[in-house]
Amino acid sequence: MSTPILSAHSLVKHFNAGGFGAARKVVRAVDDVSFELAPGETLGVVGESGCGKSTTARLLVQLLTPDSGSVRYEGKMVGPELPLKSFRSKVQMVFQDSFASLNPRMTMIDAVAFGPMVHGVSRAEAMRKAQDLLDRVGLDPTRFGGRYAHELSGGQRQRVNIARALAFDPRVIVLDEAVSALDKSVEAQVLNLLMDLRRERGLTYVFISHDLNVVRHISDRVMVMYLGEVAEIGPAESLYSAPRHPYTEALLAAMPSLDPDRRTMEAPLAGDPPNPIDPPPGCRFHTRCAHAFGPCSAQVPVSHRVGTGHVAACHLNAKTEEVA
Ligand SMILES: Nc1ncnc2c1ncn2[C@@H]1O[C@H](COP(=O)(O)OP(=O)(O)OP(=O)(O)O)[C@@H](O)[C@H]1O
Repeated sequence: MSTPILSAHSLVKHFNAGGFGAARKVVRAVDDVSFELAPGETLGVVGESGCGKSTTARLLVQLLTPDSGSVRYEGKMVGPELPLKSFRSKVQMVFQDSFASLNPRMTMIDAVAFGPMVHGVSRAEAMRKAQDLLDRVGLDPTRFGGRYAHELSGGQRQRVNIARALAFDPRVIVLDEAVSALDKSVEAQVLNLLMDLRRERGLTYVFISHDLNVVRHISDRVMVMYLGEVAEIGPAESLYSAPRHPYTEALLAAMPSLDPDRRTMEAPLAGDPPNPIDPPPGCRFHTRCAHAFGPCSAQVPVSHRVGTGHVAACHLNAKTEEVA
């Protein structure tokens, strides 16, 4: 990969879950997560609820401070080598809840113009930019600019949130379930908008979703998370056609699909993930894995290279090259 535009290095985030001293409990939300993003690519992030997708996203955009590990933008460590303010304009985030993301007392044009003004752009210029951006995301600025968040539909609000992110001229946008709350037809329109914007502006996306069909559609590479760890990461094409982690295989088998090959796979994903306060030893997935064998319950699997740019942390791949 060329110099990554954004990279996560051994990110760890544990949340306090009560108790004191030796009895203190923590939720292991993100445990040693590393990945890189090439400029212009879209990395999809999937996994069941609670596996650490949103926490990873928040760590990546520095809305949360990691317990350990770091984030680098174009090789520079955010904080010591790159001021947070510059980083924030380069890496933006769009959330699932389009309403909560907008100030209810601000008109839509002001909401979009606000960011550039905070970064020193004159009001007149910021307003001009906001008009252009509203127009670009499919909202007529004369019709929608003066409206408030409650006067818009969910899809329209999400368009404003995208315009608001674009107002910073970012290079990366982290989309955390950004289309998940929308009706299917609106979701498709917003996805198309996102793909057009990516092409026009050379944007890099991190696209988090529980919908594997949508992720397949938009992503160049996909990262599969399980209980705070990366189970598998690789090109979307090979990961979907030949998954190399039983968890990925099970997720794909559980996915509503028209593909007859998928329907015949025998890897049901039974029950819920174990409690992240006390994850299973060895491979965290072994308690639900259809292929678990000897080492799985005792040894943490290391990452193995299973194809070009394709890595999986599963003992079944022990004969392939280890990734440091
Ligand atoms: N602020 C917090 N305090 C305590 N626990 C938290 C906090 N935020 C997240 N968690 C826990 O961390 C784990 C990972 O949560 P996270 O929201 O990152 O997962 P997720 O994969 O995004 O899930 P979902 O798809 O449901 O949004 C979960 O067990 C969650 O309950």
